[in-house]
Amino acid sequence: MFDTAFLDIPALTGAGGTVHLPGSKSISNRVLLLAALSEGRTTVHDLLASDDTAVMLAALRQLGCGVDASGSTAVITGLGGRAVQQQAKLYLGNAGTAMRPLTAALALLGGDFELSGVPRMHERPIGDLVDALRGLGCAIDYLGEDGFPPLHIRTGQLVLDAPIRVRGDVSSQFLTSLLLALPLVASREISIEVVGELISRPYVEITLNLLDRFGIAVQREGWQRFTIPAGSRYRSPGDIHVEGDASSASYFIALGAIGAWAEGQKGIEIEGLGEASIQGDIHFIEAARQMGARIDASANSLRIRRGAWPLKAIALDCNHIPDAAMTLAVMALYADGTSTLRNIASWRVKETDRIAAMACELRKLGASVEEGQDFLKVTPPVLWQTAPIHTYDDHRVAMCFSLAAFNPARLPVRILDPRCVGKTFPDYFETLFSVTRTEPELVPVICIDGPTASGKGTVAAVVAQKLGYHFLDSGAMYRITALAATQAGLAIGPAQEPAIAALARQLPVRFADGKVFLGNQDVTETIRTEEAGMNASRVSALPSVRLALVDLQHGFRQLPGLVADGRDMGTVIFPDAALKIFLTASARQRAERRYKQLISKGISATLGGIQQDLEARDARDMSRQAAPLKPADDAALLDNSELSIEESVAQVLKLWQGTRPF
Ligand SMILES: O=C(O)C1=C[C@@H](OP(=O)(O)O)[C@@H](O)[C@H](O)C1
Ligand SMILES: C=C(OP(=O)(O)O)C(=O)O
Repeated sequence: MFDTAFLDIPALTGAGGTVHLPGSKSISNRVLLLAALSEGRTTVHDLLASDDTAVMLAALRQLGCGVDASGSTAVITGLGGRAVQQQAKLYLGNAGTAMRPLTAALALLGGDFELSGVPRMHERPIGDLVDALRGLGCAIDYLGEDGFPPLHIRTGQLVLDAPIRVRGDVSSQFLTSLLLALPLVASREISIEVVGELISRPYVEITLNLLDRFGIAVQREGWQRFTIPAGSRYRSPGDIHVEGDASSASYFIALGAIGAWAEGQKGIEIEGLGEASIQGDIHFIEAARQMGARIDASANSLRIRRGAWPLKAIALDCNHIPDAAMTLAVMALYADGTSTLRNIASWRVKETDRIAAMACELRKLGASVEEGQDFLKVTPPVLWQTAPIHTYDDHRVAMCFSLAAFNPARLPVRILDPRCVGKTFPDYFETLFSVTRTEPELVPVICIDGPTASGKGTVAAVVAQKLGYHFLDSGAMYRITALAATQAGLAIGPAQEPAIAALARQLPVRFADGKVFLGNQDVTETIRTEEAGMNASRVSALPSVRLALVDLQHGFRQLPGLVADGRDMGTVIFPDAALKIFLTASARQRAERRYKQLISKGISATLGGIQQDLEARDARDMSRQAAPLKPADDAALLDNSELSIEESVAQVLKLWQGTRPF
């Protein structure tokens, strides 16, 4: 997950590859609750691991449910119809699929519960559900504003002799919540009547489908009346699989429709979701087809390629696909005219006011947008612009705006607070980068070169982490090559030069979390020994190894960007880098830093000796024939003698921001 303040997505030029989707949020949280209300154990496979399911799992644990979750599998030992824990304060983040169904279930079970969430959750309506439950005799109080969480639930006096009435025109989750919870008290037949036009109907179909899997056969008369038969009881199916999330699929379906692909390539393939899906958002494929996407669909997979280009403008009632329809709004940027998305009033009460948010952010890119109470009209930009995209803590805003990176102006797109995708798709951007391509020169590189002990490694690693970029510690390359050669039984010297060069070209090196990996081996400490240093220096004297390492280093230039530290990054390896820094500090300062480092490790040294060594090494590095240590002509000089690491990082980031078009 990108846990950075922002993520700059370089202009993208192609898309192709296979996507494994995370599990459906709507199915995951329903299944978890149903399993909790059932008796016995349910094993949930392919469960979504995200913020929304984490709050549901935590709540179930607090209620006394057995939860054994590891990876994408969770074994739930159900409560069998009663909360073991009669008192709890539950924090439900911004998960509508946790807040609303748990409100209904706990109000019917009785006890003393407080349900709260993020500030936005306290602005999302729940009044229609509370009214329906109060009508049944449930005791629910508002702890903040009337009609909104946080809620206080107590034990009420249930009266179940009349049909329960619930409004369906603000959120379908209110009806879903009643349907999921009422079997708890269905000793007699219970009917629910929907007041007003029911929106987001396919989500109610997911509910009915899953209730059926748990032994509850709800009778439905149109979309107005739902009856839970007398004596209904939850029966765990034992094992249950969660489909891939159809709303999450919409970004990759759009990607296939937008990203040009070469003849012979397969376009975007999506596994774990297809026409047999029980999720309404699978119908997004019809909208995408209308816009020009070529989609081959099987029961459990999808293949998407670009068809019509530009895309065809669309006018669509989107009430049946409220979440995936946001993706259409961004696809509309690539259309041949004005697209209209209608009947989307519910957008205004979701993670943010999505109509206002989409209108505002689409305009930043140059689109003309007309917004109404329940519609959005998008006309593509005449002149594409770029600007930081505000994401309003809304995962879907973040995900769908990533698609703007295919803009013909080849402008990068800045997504603010990319972490918000954690609500339903924590690895969204990693997945995106795994199936998109761009020209190498569009992948930005920041080079930080400088003499030994200038702090360049530390500064570069922090800068990379703050930008969510890849990191290349080029100084470690020779050490790793030497280690790999030794492990392969090659004597380090001219006799084995071709073999070592071949090895170097393919080295499986990775820098992650301050560690260095050779394949799966953590070699962070091994390459720092005195012996490794000697071997590295011998390896670096072999010209064809140096050449091989150039290719290897170029290979680190990958989406979304790279920070490379070393001695010749800006001068030799990445001469076209967008920013080059030459980081220095006085020999005295550097010697002091090194001295402190050694002493803290219990290694004895003298300050004077270290300074002498440093100066000798500087002289050698600066006068060597191949790639001497010197600032690139276009490098910014940064003397950090008087700066802390944080201050140096801040300086680099400021210089970097100066090169960005935002
Ligand atoms: O029941 C569900 O799982 C959902 C229903 C929809 O909400 P509304 O019914 O409020 O439109 C949808 O937007 C949400 O992401 C998930
Ligand atoms: C509306 C959404 O979420 P929630 O389940 O919190 O309503 C969504 O995921 O787009």
